[in-house]
Amino acid sequence: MGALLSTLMSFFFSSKEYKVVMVGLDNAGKTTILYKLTLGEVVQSSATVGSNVETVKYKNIQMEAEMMTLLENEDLARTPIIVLANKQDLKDAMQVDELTIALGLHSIRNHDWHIQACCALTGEGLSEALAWIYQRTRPGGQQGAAAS
Ligand SMILES: Nc1nc2c(ncn2[C@@H]2O[C@H](COP(=O)(O)OP(=O)(O)OP(=O)(O)O)[C@@H](O)[C@H]2O)c(=O)[nH]1
Ligand SMILES: [Mg+2]
Repeated sequence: MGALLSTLMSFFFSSKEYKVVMVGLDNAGKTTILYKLTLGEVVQSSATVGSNVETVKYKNIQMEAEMMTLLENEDLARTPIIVLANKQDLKDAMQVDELTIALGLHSIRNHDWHIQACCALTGEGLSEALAWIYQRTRPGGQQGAAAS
C-alpha cells in the first residue's frame, strides 16, 4: 500500500504535554520522520526493534512520540489522527486522495482526522503536519468527531 504513517494524540491540557503515537508499515519512514523533526536532519536508520521515543518541541508545546501498535486502543478514543502519506518523492507513491479512499478515512466518525502528503528526506509536509497537530491543542481547536 506504500507508506502509511498514523499519528494518534492524547491531550493533557493542564500540563501542556501531549502524547503522540506514530505507527505504520515497516519501512514507511517513521524513524526518518521522527529524527527529521527532532534533529532537523535525515538519519541513516535500520529497521526499528521496539520503539523510539523522542520529545518534539513545536512552538510552546512538547510532544513525545512513541511507535506502538495502539491505533485502536480505546484509551485513545476521540483523539485526533493524522495520516502522513510519506515518500511522495517516489513516482509510484500513493497520492492523498487514493490513500484516503484506500484507508477508508471518510468513515472515521469519532476522531478529528487529517491526511498530509510528505517527504521525510526533504521535510516537505512535516511542518504542515505539526501545525495541524498544534492547532488541535488550542482552545477552540477542532477536536472530536469531524472530517477534514
Ligand atoms: N524516497 C524516500 N525514502 C524515504 C523517505 N522517508 C524515509 N525513507 C527511507 O525509507 C527507509 C526506511 O525508513 P525508516 O525511517 O527506517 O522506516 P521505519 O518506518 O522507521 O521502518 P521500521 O522501523 O522498520 O518500521 C530508509 O531507507 C529511509 O531513508 C521519503 O520520504 N522518501
Ligand atoms: Mg523505524
